[in-house]
Amino acid sequence: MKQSTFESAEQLNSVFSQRIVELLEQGIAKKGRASILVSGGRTPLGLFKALSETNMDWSKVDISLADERWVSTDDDASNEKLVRNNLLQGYASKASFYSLVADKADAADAIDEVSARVSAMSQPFDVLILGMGEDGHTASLFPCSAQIQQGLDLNTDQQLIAVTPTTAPHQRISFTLKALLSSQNIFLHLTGESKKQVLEQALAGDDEFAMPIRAVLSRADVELMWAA
Ligand SMILES: O=C1O[C@H](COP(=O)(O)O)[C@@H](O)[C@H](O)[C@H]1O
Repeated sequence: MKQSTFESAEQLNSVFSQRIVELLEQGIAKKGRASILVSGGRTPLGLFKALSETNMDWSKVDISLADERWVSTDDDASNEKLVRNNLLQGYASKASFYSLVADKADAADAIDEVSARVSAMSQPFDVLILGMGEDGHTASLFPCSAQIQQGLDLNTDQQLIAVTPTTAPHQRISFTLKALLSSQNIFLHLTGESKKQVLEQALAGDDEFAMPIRAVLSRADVELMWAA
């Protein structure tokens, strides 16, 4: 794994946002449109702001999330709300956003509808930015969830699955490992010492079901973007 480390989150956000924009521009030059899957949670907040302030032809960019919490889009736990308020602003307001939520009480009942929606995105995804939880989950592929076998199954033809974590709140919808691995450029974006320790633990172990981030790292060229 290539590792890029930065003295501060600000420095990381500045370098990383430029890099992402370069990759998106290369995708546009090659295919006419480009796409990016971003993660939610707290880590990407500053990066989203830096991207939104970067001038490029965002009208040719499709954006979606690697995973979403099954909550209303005006709930503070909504990853979509985070993206709308911080990334889809300024220059980046011209991008096309593909929501992972639908008007269904249960995420499992929305998989077909949301899968059809995201199939309209430019694919393969040019850029995937993954986060990681303290339990080693990435996207919403949660260890110990009943759906983890399905999420890590490389023979699946599903891009999205519904997940009910046992260690975190909210039902989720998540891209599967297979769909995530089809991305052209995969980054793992982490900040803070504790996340680095979790990553080291994942790299040292061999149980992908216990630490799903390992399933990505062992199969793809992932670049770590880390700041203290
Ligand atoms: O629940 C989630 O958590 C992870 C990590 O979030 P962070 O707050 O520790 O940055 C995130 O990558 C994922 O998208 C989100 O749904």
